[in-house]
Amino acid sequence: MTPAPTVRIEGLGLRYGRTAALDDVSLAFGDGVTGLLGRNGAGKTTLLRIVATAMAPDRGTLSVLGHDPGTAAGRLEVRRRLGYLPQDPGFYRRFTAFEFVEYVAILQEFGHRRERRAEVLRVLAAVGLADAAKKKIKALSGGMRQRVALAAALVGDPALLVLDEPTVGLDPEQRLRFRELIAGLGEGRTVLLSTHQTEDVMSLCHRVAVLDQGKVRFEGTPTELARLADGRVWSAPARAEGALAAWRTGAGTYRNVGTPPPGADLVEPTLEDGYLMLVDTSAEAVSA
Ligand SMILES: Nc1ncnc2c1ncn2[C@@H]1O[C@H](COP(=O)(O)OP(=O)(O)OP(=O)(O)O)[C@@H](O)[C@H]1O
Repeated sequence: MTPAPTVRIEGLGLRYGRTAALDDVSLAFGDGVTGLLGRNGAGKTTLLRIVATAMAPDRGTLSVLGHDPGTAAGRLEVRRRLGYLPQDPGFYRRFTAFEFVEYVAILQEFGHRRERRAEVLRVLAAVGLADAAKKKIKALSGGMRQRVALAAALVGDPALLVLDEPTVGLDPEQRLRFRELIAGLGEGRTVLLSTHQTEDVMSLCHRVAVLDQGKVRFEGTPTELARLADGRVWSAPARAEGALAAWRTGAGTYRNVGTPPPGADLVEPTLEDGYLMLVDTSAEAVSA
């Protein structure tokens, strides 16, 4: 029997004044890492905030960890089992890493001092910051601060982790380490993350949803997303007229994405190519 999804969203809508940030969004996902891709303003943060119970939708139904966040009792249950890394965590810069995470642990009702301190040390160690516990937040690098924010989200070993652009601003090495960390967290729990990095999705996520102008344009595996560009990527000595994208590769040839001419030298598409095909054409939602 397939386990019930951790999050089930049906017909979700939310407007900010005249802007429809989410328009009839339906999605369901369970254990493992699910990625949300979409350009700026697609509605990713709004959707994550709703799943994390930080705001309520105007329309639609939502079930998170078997509870209805539309009720006060449901929100409380969800918040007890949820870890949320917002886009802008809003640190108290004078706090040390330990103090910041402990503050979150207090809000999470870790009342007993000794138990709470052990939990703070556990999550700091989990993100590789055991040695930086006494450092002030303001003295940490961007990557280390991002890890402190993740440690805070891990307090209480949540069943659901909601991460808004967790790898933004990280250098390539930090991004790699962060990916390793998040991939491990996806084992036996549900992780929902938003990102602009197609590489993050390819290397981390077992499912991906693409949002565009508040609508779900694709839901499937990363490989299925890449396959949307099957037969649409080719190599040529020059940039092709009318290509959606074309660039000169290190080998000196051009990699073109679009409608290839007859006999074109087709190449294997990447997830980025599939994403480009999707957001640059005005098709209906694609389900793989
Ligand atoms: N507080 C707000 N007031 C008015 N409009 C808003 C507000 N927050 C978001 N929006 C609008 O809602 C839409 C969706 O925004 P959202 O932040 O959810 O997108 P996003 O996909 O997370 O974008 P980004 O990748 O830039 O973070 C955008 O058009 C945005 O301008």
